[in-house]
Amino acid sequence: MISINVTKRLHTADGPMELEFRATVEDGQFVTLFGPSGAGKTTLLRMVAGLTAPDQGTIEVNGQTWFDSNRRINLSPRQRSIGMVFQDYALFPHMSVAQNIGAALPRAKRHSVVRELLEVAGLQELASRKPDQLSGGQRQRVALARALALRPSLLLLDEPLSALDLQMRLKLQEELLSLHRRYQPTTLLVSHDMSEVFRLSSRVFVLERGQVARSGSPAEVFASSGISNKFRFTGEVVHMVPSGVVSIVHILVGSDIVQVVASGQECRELQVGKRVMIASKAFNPLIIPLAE
Ligand SMILES: Nc1ncnc2c1ncn2[C@@H]1O[C@H](COP(=O)(O)OP(=O)(O)OP(=O)(O)O)[C@@H](O)[C@H]1O
Repeated sequence: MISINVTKRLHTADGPMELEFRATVEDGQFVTLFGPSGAGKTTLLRMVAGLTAPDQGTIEVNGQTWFDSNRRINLSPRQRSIGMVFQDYALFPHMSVAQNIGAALPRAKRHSVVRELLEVAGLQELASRKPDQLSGGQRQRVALARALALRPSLLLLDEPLSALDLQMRLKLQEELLSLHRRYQPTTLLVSHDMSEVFRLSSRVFVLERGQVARSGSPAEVFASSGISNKFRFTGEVVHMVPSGVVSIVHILVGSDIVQVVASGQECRELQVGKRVMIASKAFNPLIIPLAE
């Protein structure tokens, strides 16, 4: 079990902000930290990793104290049993895929662990390639395999899939889930993507200006956000075409473009690139099966 109870005063462009987080996480749970930019998600992950020190508090993992401000305990990242994957592919450029995965392993175990992870992550064919010969998705798969190599108590993922295109992101979400099912590391994921939170995690903490605004299962948390709609999508405005007193707003949802008629009032808050939610309260949707 992981118990985190930390505070830290952060210095943001809008002035000081108190980051406060208290939670216990069961072994093997997949937890997401969700929230707007600047809410403190990355800083929280860095505190758990030992890369940034909290001002006050404790972090305990499976009965071991990683941080305790009163007892002046602050284990270094190397002393903490963690695997980390960040958005930028921090692989060793001069090493092959297999060498990257095995880099932190003791020599005696290296061969068997690397062989297993290459197989599980579907990387056998790429074992001798260098990172610059891989696609973004392949590099993140290597980074994930490397993060799992030491069988960490805690897997820390900071938007690991956000630089990938949608199709690759969906594929890697599946792989991440199957790796999680197989090795069951307790996992903390930072994500901006609501569909990703739903697909991957069983528990979500919504951070807003350093504080936990809501927490629970993704369904509980996002259903209680004040909109009583029955269905909704999130997407991005890609085009707006004025048509008389209204506009046709083209919204990218997944890999589809959805067109929505918006009033002049609604359009004032929209521009190309804006992330939006499309929701409906009264509706009669048709469910049409798609060809596989
Ligand atoms: N060590 C630190 N000391 C003081 N302030 C910090 C420290 N690290 C980060 N901050 C500030 O805390 C704020 C929150 O940053 P953080 O990167 O944790 O947010 P985030 O929720 O991860 O945002 P994003 O989703 O954009 O990555 C930022 O304004 C940042 O400048």
